[in-house]
Amino acid sequence: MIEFKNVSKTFRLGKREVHAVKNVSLKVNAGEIFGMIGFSGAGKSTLLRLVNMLERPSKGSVFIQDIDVNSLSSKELRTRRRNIGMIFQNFNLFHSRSVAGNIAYPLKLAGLSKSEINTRVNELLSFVGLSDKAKDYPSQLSGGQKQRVGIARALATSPDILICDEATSALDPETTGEILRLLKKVNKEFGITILLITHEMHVIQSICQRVAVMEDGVVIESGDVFDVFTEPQHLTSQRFIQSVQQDLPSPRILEEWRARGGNGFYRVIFKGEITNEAVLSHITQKHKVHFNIVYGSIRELQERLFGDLVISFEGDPVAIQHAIAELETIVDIKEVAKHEG
Ligand SMILES: Nc1ncnc2c1ncn2[C@@H]1O[C@H](COP(=O)(O)OP(=O)(O)OP(=O)(O)O)[C@@H](O)[C@H]1O
Repeated sequence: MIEFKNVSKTFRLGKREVHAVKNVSLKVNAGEIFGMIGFSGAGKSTLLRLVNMLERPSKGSVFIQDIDVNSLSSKELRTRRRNIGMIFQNFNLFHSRSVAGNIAYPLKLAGLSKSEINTRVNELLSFVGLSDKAKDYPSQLSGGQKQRVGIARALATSPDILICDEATSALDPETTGEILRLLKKVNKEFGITILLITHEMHVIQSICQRVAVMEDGVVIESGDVFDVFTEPQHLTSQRFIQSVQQDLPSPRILEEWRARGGNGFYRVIFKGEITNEAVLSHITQKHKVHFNIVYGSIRELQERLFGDLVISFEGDPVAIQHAIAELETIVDIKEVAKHEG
């Protein structure tokens, strides 16, 4: 659907060159919700501008639905751009037009008749839950309602791709949840491929199936959200994930526990079905040792279970080592190092 092949984008600022995107190769599949996360300046917006064809790559190729964007004329680019809807952090609505007028705008440009426009606008208003606001103006709406209008307008010409540029960053947590649920509905009901950029990991966690983590123009990690969340390879990915889940107690708490003695702490990660099995209790009973769960959670992520627990053991030290050795064959278990937490 969208493919970057060895894409670089360099801007020239006088004599200085800014390498905004460096050799990125990435594929967004048709029908998926793909998230791109990175801190400010990582190159996310530049990648989006390459997708909606507002920028051309300095090196490499961008394919949209198997067509190399570089091969298109300016006229073809304009036509193809209509196939890509876009929503923004600050909504970008026309303040002098009513809600219905905003949604009708792209339909007018596309040359639809008045009655066709009315029918389509009413359909879209109903889809985003704003049928009673058709005649209101953007200044009369809340942030969440404005973004609903933005979504309706982006969907008006039935695009195949919807790009969301920090679409929930200006909204409170509850409204963010409503907008993310609406985007999920857009993806499910219309099969629209969604590419979203954000600096908020909870957005990725809530609706994306796959994610790419960007830093300094480079995609440092990409894959299924479940895999990146459960086994982040890169320090920056780990920092993003820690912003939504604190997987270890603070060093102070760990220190207090250690001061009370014991055989150390172990972090145990369970994935998928294995969380349903009483792995810990079976193995510890077999080796006649006890375990205490001192910290952690079992959560659902992308419709799969993921357990992240910190445990301590009680019993004969040799038996504990045997229990740990057996657990290692089934789950990911590591001693929590003194400096962690
Ligand atoms: N038109 C431009 N001319 C010169 N430099 C640019 C241009 N657009 C982006 N850059 C630079 O490229 C780098 C990447 O910027 P980009 O906006 O893509 O990052 P971002 O991850 O989207 O950050 P933010 O979330 O702050 O928008 C930055 O150093 C930025 O200053």
